[in-house]
Amino acid sequence: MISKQASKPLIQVVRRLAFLHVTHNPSGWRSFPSTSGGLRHCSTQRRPLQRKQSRATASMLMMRRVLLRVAAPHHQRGLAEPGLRSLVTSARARVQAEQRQGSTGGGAASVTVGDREVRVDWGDGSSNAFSFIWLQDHSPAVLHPTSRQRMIDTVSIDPTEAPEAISVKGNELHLSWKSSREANTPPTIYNLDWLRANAYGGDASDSSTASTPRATGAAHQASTAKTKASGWSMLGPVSYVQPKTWYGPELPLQSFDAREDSHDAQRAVLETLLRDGLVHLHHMPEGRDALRAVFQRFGMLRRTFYADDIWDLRVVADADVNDTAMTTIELPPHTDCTYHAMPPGLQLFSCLQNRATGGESWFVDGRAIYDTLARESPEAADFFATTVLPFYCIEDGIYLCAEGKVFTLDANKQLTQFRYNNSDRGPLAGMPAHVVDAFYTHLPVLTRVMLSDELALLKRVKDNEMVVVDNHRCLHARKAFQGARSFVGAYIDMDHFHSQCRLHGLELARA
Ligand SMILES: C[N+](C)(C)CCCC[C@H](N)C(=O)O
Ligand SMILES: O=C(O)CCC(=O)C(=O)O
Repeated sequence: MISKQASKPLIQVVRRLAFLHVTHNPSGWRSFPSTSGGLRHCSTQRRPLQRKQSRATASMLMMRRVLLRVAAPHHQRGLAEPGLRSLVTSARARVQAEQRQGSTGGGAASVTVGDREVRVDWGDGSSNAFSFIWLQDHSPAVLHPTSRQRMIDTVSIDPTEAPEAISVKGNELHLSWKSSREANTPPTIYNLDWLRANAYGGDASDSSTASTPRATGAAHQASTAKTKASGWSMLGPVSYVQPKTWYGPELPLQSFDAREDSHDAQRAVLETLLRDGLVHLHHMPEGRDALRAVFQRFGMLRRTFYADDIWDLRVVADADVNDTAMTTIELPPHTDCTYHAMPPGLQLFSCLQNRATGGESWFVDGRAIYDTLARESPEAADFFATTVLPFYCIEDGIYLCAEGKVFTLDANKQLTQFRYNNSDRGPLAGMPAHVVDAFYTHLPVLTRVMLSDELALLKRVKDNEMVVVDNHRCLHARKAFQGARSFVGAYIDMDHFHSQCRLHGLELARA
């Protein structure tokens, strides 16, 4: 005998079945109450798709089926149906039968169905629960076949609808829903790696992907392709990379051969950049197109008013100087594009020629600056972590202004963004006098730390070498120089850099 509570989900399922049965229009049209009270009709004619039918038609039909499935608000679904109890009994029995088959399906994972959720036991002592609505809302079957966008209105999913069948088959979890079946949409099939990587709730830490075997490059790509076909992009098992703060010369600046372009070689470069905020490459190719290809390994190049993609960094005639970078003077530690609401995430400096006397590149870890300042002058650290400062850039036809704090911190007081360039700081206008006074009190303290030898990493970048800097963390600078010195480079948005990292199985660990 099934308790009333336990049978509730199944009653909903049967009601949906009954609703569709009663309202299905014999002429092949299904009518359902529209929110406006009138009846909207959608053809449910199900002619077998003609072989010649385009992919687009197929996907449109699939989308229509998905949309039909949820078009009727669930609170209007369902009418009493005679013989309800017998239907409920047989449906529940089917779920239990599937469970037994699933739990003895030979896979390490097994499942149990509760009143509102499915618990997946990963077979290693940890488990995660997924609510019925979560399992429907994240089903690959509700994603657009090519764009993989969610095509259902989440709020129209009946949260009490239990799966009518569930089983573990190899590395997949298979679920079927009466509502899906009725809407003629495919059953739900989850890749168990994906499911575990996207678990939530109390046991999530047990199912952290750190414990999930990390796919090698090739396997990862394959699983990405496979899961992509079945819906979600498979972020797959990823390695979470902890940033490692460095103080000046102590950083062993990692250097890689730019000619190594395998998936795993690039993964090592990206991992270093995620961890250190700085990475060095040697044996960079000749020619702009070849350089562009190497730059793009780090993400899509960002267009700015400096260039559509690759910019030049070299000395120009005094009359043509639109930025002091195009001179021979020393540039103190700073981050670039502080005058943009979102400064670029990466800055790439690729050396074409360096015959100069002087001109060493100079890098400072913004994490070390914050840690040092917080230790030596907590009030200065707090001021620059809470005070919004203006930055600007005026060029021909350009007038950019943005504001931001020097230190943007996360909830654990970890630096998520450093923003400062004294050259590009705008007028301290319109702020209380005490804030202006405090700025001039604390700036010398910040500057001393930024310029300190203890935090300075000097590197003479030579011909056909490149340094890539995390522009949200690591400051860059250069010593004054005389002689021939020219670079090309590019900016890359942080989103696109992190996208490249994920495609290589890497994610920045959040403290
Ligand atoms: C690198 N590139 C030559 C494009 C621009 C150099 C100017 C950077 C600017 N002063 C800033 O700090 O944002
Ligand atoms: O010339 C250099 O090495 C650095 C130039 C610079 O700071 C910049 O382009 O933002």
